[in-house]
Amino acid sequence: MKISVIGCGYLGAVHAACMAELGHEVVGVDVDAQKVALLASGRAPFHEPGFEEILSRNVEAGRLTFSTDFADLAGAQVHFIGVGTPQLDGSYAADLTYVDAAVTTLAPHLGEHPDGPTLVVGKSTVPVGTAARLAEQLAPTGATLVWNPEFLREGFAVQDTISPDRIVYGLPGDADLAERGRATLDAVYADLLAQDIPRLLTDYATAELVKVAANSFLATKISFINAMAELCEATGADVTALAEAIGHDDRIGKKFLRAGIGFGGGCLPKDIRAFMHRAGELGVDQALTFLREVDSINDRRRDHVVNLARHALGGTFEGKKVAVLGAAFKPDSDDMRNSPALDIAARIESQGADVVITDPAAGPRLREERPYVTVADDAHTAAAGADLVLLLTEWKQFRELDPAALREVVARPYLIDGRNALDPAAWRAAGWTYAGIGRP
Ligand SMILES: NC(=O)c1ccc[n+]([C@@H]2O[C@H](COP(=O)([O-])OP(=O)(O)OC[C@H]3O[C@@H](n4cnc5c(N)ncnc54)[C@H](O)[C@@H]3O)[C@@H](O)[C@H]2O)c1
Ligand SMILES: O=c1ccn([C@@H]2O[C@H](COP(=O)(O)OP(=O)(O)O[C@H]3O[C@H](CO)[C@@H](O)[C@H](O)[C@H]3O)[C@@H](O)[C@H]2O)c(=O)[nH]1
Repeated sequence: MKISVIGCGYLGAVHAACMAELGHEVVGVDVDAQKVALLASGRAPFHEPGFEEILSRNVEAGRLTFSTDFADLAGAQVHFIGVGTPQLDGSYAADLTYVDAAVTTLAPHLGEHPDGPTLVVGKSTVPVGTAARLAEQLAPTGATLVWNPEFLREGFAVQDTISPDRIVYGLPGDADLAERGRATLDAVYADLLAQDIPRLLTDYATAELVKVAANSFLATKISFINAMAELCEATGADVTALAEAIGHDDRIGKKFLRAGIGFGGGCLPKDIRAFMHRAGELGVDQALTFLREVDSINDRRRDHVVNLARHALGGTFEGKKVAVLGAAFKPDSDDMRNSPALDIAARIESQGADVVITDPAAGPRLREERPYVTVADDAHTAAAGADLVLLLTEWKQFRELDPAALREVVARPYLIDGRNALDPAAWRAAGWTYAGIGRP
């Protein structure tokens, strides 16, 4: 089937490549000419394990093309919308400018398709009510809108796209349109559905809410364990042991209970805020006041690490050298949107420290995008002469550091493990003062 994917960022580019991998003929459209040129040459514009391999393979096979020109999506039967929905400046609301622009530009290119119904499929994360509004806008084109939220995690994007935990279709209220939408999208995902991946059929509003409910639950789980870390810090208890012990209960589960510097990225922080904002518009803001607490617990973790670092340095950052291991919001990604690591590094630097950052994937981008930041190639270079080392993104390269070798290069062997990723006993045995999060 011929498919288009509009918006070729972390979600859209991976979706386009994965759809081509399934055998479809795919054109990816984006307004960013530089990104399109890179993608068209088979090179990934961002770090995502396994992505460049399927990108280049499908570009070479001629199944996957990229363009800045919406005219190039002519002939596609299914159009996925994967443009950004960031937080609006000065508000918690989602910025729908890009979704609206994409749909408006797409509309004149829609029409009868010889192979069956033309489908527009929303994948961007949007406030509940958006799909119904867009469906009205698209009605005169004859295209059917399905809302098909995306649940991929960065770092696992390819695997999550080709083998998701579930697929959700938000379908139109009209039974005939719903059936056309379901059947056409089933044909797109035929290989996934053959793996018995659960496919849930629902209405637009539920599909939109499933997405933000899932992210709100995940954010709540992280803030819950970070709140427990605060209790552990006040009592000398160990949050990692606590998480393991409660996680043995299947009803709780062990995943997403890693206490640390909190959640960041281009999704959880802005999605819980947009959800709170939307609840306010709908007159049910009280239903989500707990998310304010989830958000503020998350912010407090960043303050806490800055305070720990100041304390470790004897009360002042002035004239001190601090090595920061990690800039991306999570390992196996170069995404620095709302990165707790970068935020903490910037706060420490603004208070007078000389900060050197290193990150295996985000480092080169950081150097390019923020030339005023000092970036080192690896942990040993960053830590040379440091009075304090902060581990803020738990890359494998950092988890596997040899504490004895790193001790040789620092001025003072003091480490704050913001992700509880290291073995405290091994680091202490090598002569380090080790401080974790919510650990004695
Ligand atoms: N990143 C993820 O892991 C992930 C996972 C699930 C859902 N989402 C959701 O998917 C959406 C996209 O997220 P992302 O992380 O890929 O964002 P992104 O910023 O990486 O990518 C968005 C892309 O859309 C392009 N774009 C903007 N306006 C356009 C237009 N009018 N026409 C064509 N292209 C346009 C931008 O140039 C950019 O390349 C968001 O709603 C996000 O919440 C993201
Ligand atoms: O126990 C944990 C788990 C995660 N995190 C942090 O939480 C953030 C988000 O992590 P993760 O959810 O793994 O990454 P994302 O790629 O942002 O994925 C989330 O956001 C996507 C966009 O909506 C969704 O599709 C995914 O299902 C959802 O997990 C990162 O800063 C992590 O360091 C913790 O602090 N502790």
